[in-house]
Amino acid sequence: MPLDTGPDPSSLSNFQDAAVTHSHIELDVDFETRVLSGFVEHTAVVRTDGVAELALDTSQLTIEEITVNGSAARYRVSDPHPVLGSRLAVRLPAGVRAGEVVAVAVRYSAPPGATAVQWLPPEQTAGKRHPYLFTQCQAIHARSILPCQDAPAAKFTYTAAVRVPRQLRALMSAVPVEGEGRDDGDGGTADLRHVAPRPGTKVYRFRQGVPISSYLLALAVGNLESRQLGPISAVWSEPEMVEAGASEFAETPQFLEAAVELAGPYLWGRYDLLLLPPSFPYGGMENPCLTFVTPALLAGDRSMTKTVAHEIAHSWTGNLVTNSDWQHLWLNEGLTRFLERKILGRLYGEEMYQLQASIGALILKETVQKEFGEGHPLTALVPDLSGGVDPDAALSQIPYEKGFYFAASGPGVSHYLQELVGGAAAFQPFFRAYLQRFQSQPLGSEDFRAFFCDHFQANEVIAQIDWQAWLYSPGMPPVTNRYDESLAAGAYALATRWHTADVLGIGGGGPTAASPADIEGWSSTQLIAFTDKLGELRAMQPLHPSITRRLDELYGLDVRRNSELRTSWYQLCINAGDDAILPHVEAFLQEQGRARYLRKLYRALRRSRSSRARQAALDIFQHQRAAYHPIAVRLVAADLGLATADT
Ligand SMILES: CC/C=C\C/C=C\CC(O)/C=C/C=C/C=C\[C@@H](O)CCCC(=O)O
Ligand SMILES: [Zn+2]
Repeated sequence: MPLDTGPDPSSLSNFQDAAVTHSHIELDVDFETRVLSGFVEHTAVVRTDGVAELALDTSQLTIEEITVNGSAARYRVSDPHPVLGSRLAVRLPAGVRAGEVVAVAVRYSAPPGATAVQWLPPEQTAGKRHPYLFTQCQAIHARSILPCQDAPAAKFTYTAAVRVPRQLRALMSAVPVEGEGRDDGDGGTADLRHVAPRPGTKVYRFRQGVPISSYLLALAVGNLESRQLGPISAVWSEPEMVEAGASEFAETPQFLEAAVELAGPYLWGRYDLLLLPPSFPYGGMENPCLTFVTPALLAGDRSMTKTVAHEIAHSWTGNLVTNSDWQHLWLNEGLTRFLERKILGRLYGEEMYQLQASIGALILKETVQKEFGEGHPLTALVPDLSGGVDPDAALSQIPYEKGFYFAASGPGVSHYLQELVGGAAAFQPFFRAYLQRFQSQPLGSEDFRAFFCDHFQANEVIAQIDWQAWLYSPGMPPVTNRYDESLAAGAYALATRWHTADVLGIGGGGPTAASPADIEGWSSTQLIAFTDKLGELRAMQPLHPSITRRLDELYGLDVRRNSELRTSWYQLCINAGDDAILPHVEAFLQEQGRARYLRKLYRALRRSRSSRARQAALDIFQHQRAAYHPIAVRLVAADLGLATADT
């Protein structure tokens, strides 16, 4: 049966006919039962005369009661689709007219297995004394914690009241309302109005006044403290990690200032960070007002804070100017990578921008050629997600790095759109106009193309752009960019020396006169350029294990705590069949749960020429899976060829 998805292939809602513009949410968080008891009142504006129902996305929710304009309403819940969940169709008053406003209120509960939620027992937290909960709604998990129009094109403001055990604190992707956190004993408005009271609890209140898409809803509950970072920024975490977070992310206010200079006023009121427990499955998540980050960013030397620059950049690209559906994710992620690298360039110089862009090009090549293969449909900038494709399973570095590669690079070198139209001087005004134009209207790739062509209509050179190939063809981009490699040159030359030494069979010694001095004073990013380049050069024929041992002896690459570097280095060793690295890989797979690292390493282990490594993939995963996030478990299990029932 065809899926009733409307304009967004990942949503069963009908936001085009009746759009929710504001939601008031009440949630009770019960760590005993792991159930979220909820109430939501949606304010919906009718867009199509006579529309019969408001269709919402849900996943595994138990619906208890629904009212429309205060009166009991009729509703239907469709049979669940394994990826998209169930359509909740609520009957609207007969003959509603476009522009009419309707209040649709739902009382419901979300079960312990709600896909947006990870409930952590105390043992999985830094403090080991209190439980913890966090959500991850991107791409289509918001529907598992509330009935909603779970489509990026459907935007709404929200207010929320969240009740939690008295000793814990709740945070959301919103600004906390003053006077929050009152005990249930206060009665009256201090408690939830629509969810039955519970002793020993507190209520926290929030307001998000900028319209957001549902994937940006976020909640965290735990034993949380904060440290101020700047005028509108603090880092939140468990007390055991909060000082480390404050030190690692101290540059946040400078990143924010640079972003404002590049992209315009910051509209969200606050920019806070929440440093999560290790099972958080992503590097960062751009939840408005409160970016979520993995503790795998705590390198100790601020060498991984580009993720914070990235999440700050989303405050414009993604959170304000939003892809119309997940097929156009490159508009969120590619342009955010562009702004992220611009921010880094402002703070650390143009060479840093170029170094990051050059590493990005290596990542793009690895993703297209090794991870997927040139002809794979998911290597297209705009993939087809119709038919109920799971967006989580489609996620890769393609929208980030191919999107960036398409958009822009720095001055003086040959690369795409930015250089084509005359460099940053011409591209920057376009970028600002683009942000202005699409702030209130989510867009797809063809909207981007039309706006770009209109903006640069006087520039004949744009006729050269092969939009069809860039947007829809799989494989490497139709144009090869060149980047300034001043900062990468040393790293690439060293990689070439090791590659040549191995090819010529110089053996365990590596290149003549190799020594720790080769990398003296190098930043972690330069070392990543080295390992990634070596990975590229040895894509067809892995290094000899004696070479990786010698590299380890001379450079001690995992002494640095940079997890990007460790992942890249471990991949080289695993591919080489170097079993001496296995205890280090195991320790790394135990200490953090970022899905990108897990997938790279488990896949490398599984493909290794060493039978010990192949077995280790299964053993470590079996041992660790309960500690990983369910999203990561599903993806790694699929990578390892384990049946869904095993997950
Ligand atoms: C064009 C690709 C097709 C579909 C993907 C659509 C949505 C992506 C999705 O399911 C979930 C994304 C969640 C992302 C959260 C944060 C990311 O920016 C982190 C990326 C991975 C990492 O660096 O850890
Ligand atoms: Zn992003």
